[in-house]
Amino acid sequence: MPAPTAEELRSTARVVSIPMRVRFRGVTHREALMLRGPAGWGEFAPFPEYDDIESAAWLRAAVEAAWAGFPEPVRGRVPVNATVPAVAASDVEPVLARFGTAPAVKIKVAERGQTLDDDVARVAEVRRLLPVARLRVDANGGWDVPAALEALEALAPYELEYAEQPVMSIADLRTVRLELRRREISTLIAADESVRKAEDPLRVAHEDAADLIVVKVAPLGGVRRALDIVAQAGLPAVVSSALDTSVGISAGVALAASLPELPYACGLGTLSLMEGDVSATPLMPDGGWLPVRAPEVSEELIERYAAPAERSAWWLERLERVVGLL
Ligand SMILES: O=C(O)CCC(=O)C1=CC=C[C@@H](O)[C@@H]1C(=O)O
Ligand SMILES: [Mg+2]
Repeated sequence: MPAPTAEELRSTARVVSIPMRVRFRGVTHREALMLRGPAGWGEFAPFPEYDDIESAAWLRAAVEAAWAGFPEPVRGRVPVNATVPAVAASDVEPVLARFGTAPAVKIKVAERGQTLDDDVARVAEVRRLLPVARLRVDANGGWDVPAALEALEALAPYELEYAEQPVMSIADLRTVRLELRRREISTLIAADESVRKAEDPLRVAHEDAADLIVVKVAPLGGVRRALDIVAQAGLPAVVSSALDTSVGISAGVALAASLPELPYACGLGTLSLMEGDVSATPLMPDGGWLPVRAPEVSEELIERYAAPAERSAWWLERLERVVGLL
């Protein structure tokens, strides 16, 4: 694949800003720079606080999507979880309703400014509404070791299949994992930030600090690189979104569809948290599944969600700087 020039990237770039239905990790509008190449659309959307070096992987992923396309899938559909942000227990039902059937649910916990009681109430409410769904929590590294153990002990009666990044460091993940086993709590440990933000995405696997890994296409630099990391890690993988439009979701679906094994539902149902999309036929789950297909991007929707001029300029400058790092 001939790499596109900076000028080619610039000339196709369109910046969108899509309102969220529910605030998620502090985000109320999701901004993304869309690129178009010979293989289709790509999405470049590192969160605004990410630096240029970290953002380079996101650009590689967008270029792969638009200039190379994806490897052959081995399955035609992908199971997905519903995602419940750190909302009040009383808001859980409407969030789940937008998702439809949910055989698995990921619940955000350890949000700054909230308490363990808030987390327990939210998880209990999901369990009350969905008595047989598989439940996971995601703390985004928000606990220290004692807080994680206290919380996972308190949440054990709700039968969690795994806890995603309960603590931030790899050493602490390992401690929590071993201590849960010692206490005979069956909740598994999943690594997310320890993969996508680590200098060495394989270290968490080599140090026996997690039972499974969460992989996201954009921060890992593309579908092929993510496939390679999963193969080398030798652990089960859950593919998750970066709060993408249908373009980024389709890259996640392509990864999930080409993994040799896919034992867990993926975190790719996040379009139901968003108010709109760049596609008139968004990649939204149906009955807990997403189809494996290319996104159908609408020029009209790209226009409708066009970012304000100063935000577009900010993204184009960012693109310019990050291209220089590829
Ligand atoms: O995994 C899911 O169910 C949804 C995706 C999701 O949780 C995330 C998307 C984007 C940014 C992250 O902070 C967050 C995560 O931590 O997994
Ligand atoms: Mg996570």
